[in-house]
Amino acid sequence: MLLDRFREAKAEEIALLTDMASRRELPRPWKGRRPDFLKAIAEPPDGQPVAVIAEFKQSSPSRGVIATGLKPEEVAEQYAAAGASCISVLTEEQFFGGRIGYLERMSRAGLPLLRKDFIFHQLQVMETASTPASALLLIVRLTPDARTLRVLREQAEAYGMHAVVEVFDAADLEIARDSGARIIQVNARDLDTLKTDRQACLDMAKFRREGEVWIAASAMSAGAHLREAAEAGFQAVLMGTALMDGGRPGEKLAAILEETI
Ligand SMILES: O=P(O)(O)OC[C@@H](O)[C@@H](O)c1c[nH]c2ccccc12
Repeated sequence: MLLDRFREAKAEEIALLTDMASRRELPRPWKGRRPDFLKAIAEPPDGQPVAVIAEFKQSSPSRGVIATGLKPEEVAEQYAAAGASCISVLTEEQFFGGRIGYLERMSRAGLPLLRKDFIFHQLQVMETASTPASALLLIVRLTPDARTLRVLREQAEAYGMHAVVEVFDAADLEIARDSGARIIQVNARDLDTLKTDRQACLDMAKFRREGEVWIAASAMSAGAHLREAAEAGFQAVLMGTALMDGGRPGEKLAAILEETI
């Protein structure tokens, strides 16, 4: 199962963090301002059907290499200029070509950053807190235990970050709710099979409760997809491949937002 491989890929990193913690050498928490992620996605900007979380992802298991040679700081500025509300930053190296160092480089554009990685250990939350990230991703399928999800989310919040809890189906949603999650991301791509089902993702919004903020993620590539997500009840959409493909992510985002008017 792909999620097992993702988890295994983190084992070495967690061992390293554990060793650093034992020597009291963990990096200190970021002292700078963390732009508010929840505030940025709860309300769509004027003229947009949903808030857009634009992703920086250079490769993926489903697509292989998507874009190379792009400078993270330049893409962050392009996304900010094109109307993104936040930026999702892949930091997982092996499967997605990410780097944790991208977070600081992209923070200068001033948008809230969501750290996209396979996080299921408290030391990984501490590591994220040493970066300027405003939010991090927790995946129910990776941590199918409401108590652990709650501990990790509350630890992130103690550092001034939000936790986005990712679900695929109603069973995952129940665990997310038991953990007290309020920011729910529905992934249209099953991270085990890599199959995408945008309609199933949109249908999940019927379960949204007052006070929750919901993000539709994956397989979105057109203005119509943003409008459909808004009509289904989502507050935000997360797009990656459709923007990074072709190497001009800012222009792609501007064109897609233009289609929604
Ligand atoms: O490239 P897409 O189809 O627009 O998908 C973006 C994003 O949803 C996807 O990268 C993602 C969603 N949840 C994740 C968890 C880990 C890694 C990646 C992801």
